[in-house]
Formats: sequence, C-alpha cells, structure tokens
Amino acid sequence: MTIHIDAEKGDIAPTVLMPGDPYRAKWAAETYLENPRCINQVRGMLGFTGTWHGHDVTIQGSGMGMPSLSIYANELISDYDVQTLVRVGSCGGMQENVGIRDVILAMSASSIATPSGSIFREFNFAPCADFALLVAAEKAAREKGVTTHVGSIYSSDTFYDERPDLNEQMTRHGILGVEMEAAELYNLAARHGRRALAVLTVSDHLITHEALPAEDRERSFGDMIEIALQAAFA
Ligand SMILES: O=P(O)(O)O[C@H]1O[C@H](CO)[C@@H](O)[C@H]1O
Ligand SMILES: O=c1cc[nH]c(=O)[nH]1
Repeated sequence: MTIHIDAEKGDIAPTVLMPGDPYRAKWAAETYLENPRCINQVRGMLGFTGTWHGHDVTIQGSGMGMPSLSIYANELISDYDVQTLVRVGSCGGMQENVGIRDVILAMSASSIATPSGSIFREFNFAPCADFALLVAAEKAAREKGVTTHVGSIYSSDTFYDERPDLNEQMTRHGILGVEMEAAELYNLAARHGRRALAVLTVSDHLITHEALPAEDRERSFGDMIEIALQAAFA
C-alpha cells in the first residue's frame, strides 16, 4: 500500500494502462478485461486489475495534469515495480489533417515545464516514447484501420490556454495535439528504465473548435484501449 494506492503489491500487474479519467479506467476494465476487480479507490482515483488474453493488466486513473500523474506513476514504479506504463488519454487536435476521434501516438512530448524541471534545471531533456511500444502500437492501429498519426505532442499545464501565439508556433512546428500528462510519464520512465507510451484520442480541436461531450471521452475511446493493450503485449 502507498499513500495514494491502497492495493497490495501483488494486486497490480507489471503492465498498467493510465487514463486521466478514473471512470474511463472503470469503463475500460469492465469492457476489455476478464475478471476485473477494483484495486484502488483512494481519493476516487479508481484502479482495476484483470486479464487480457491471459495477460495480467492494471488500468489505473492518473488524474489530470503532470503533478497528479507523477504521484501515481512514481508509486506504481517504485512501490509496485511496474515495468510498462501506457497512457490512454484524450487530447486536442492541433493540425488541420488531424480529425476528431483520430488516434495520436506520441513519439515525443514537448512542454513548458514538468515536475522533473527541478532535476533537469538548465537541461532541455527530450521526453520520448519507448520505441518498441511505439512500433507495436502503430502496427496495431494500422491493422485495425484506425486513422492514426505518429509524432510530437505538447503536454500542457493548462487546459484553458491563453497563448494563441504559442499554439500557432506549435502547429507550425508539427505538434499534432495537446494533452496534460505524457511528458512527465516519459521523464519518469527514462529515469527508472521503464517502458512508456501515450496513446491518445482526439476529443476536441483547437483549430476547428469541434468537441466531443464528457460521456464520449469517458466511454467511447475503445480503439485506443485496444491499441494500447496490443502494443503492451506484442
Ligand atoms: O482524458 P485524459 O486522459 O484525462 O487527458 C486529457 O483530458 C484532461 C483534460 O480534460 C487532461 O488530463 C488531458 O491530458
Ligand atoms: O489537455 C487537453 C485534453 C483534451 N483537449 C484539449 O484541448 N486539451
């Protein structure tokens, strides 16, 4: 047990999917896992463990933003010895050719700041995905016929952003989408020698201003869950 996760050590699998939304964790576990059981309820940050095609897997909510993700990822890595962490999140599209419900595989994650900034200080570390996970996810997405983009994303500390000039520069530099956790997940995986990937679904668009409702973000992003599971156990 840790401060934020009240599971016993053996209750958490070496492979963990991490949605920001704890209710997406519940929906994904009940939809895709066999014999899912709730292993964490502390602060309502639900976690479930079950099996997928015979493989043990945990789906644990991370909360929103890098400080929250950092708490759960640190405890999963240091206290539960988790080896593979795959974020399954929503994101905002930042390119004209990136559509609502498209999947983005985050090869790298830029940021203005992360919780690891105090360690790196003047060093601009480039957080990137585990290559084998990335390749396996791209293959799984291609085989499913899901419209998928592989490239760089932006991990932001703010959802309600007031820097249109910065968004313009990111779009100009090929950033595919914006979310709020992947950069710190990649930092932690690099520091501890673990595998990490962010598989994202576009839930709204910064250029077209289309947006899906909360229920869709919670319960309808099945393609990214299947892609994440297939990549984790490829
Ligand atoms: O849908 P999740 O996984 O929570 O991800 C995105 O949605 C939240 C903002 O609405 C942030 O956590 C952002 O990263
Ligand atoms: O962080 C996020 C997540 C979804 N959509 C956004 O615009 N930003």
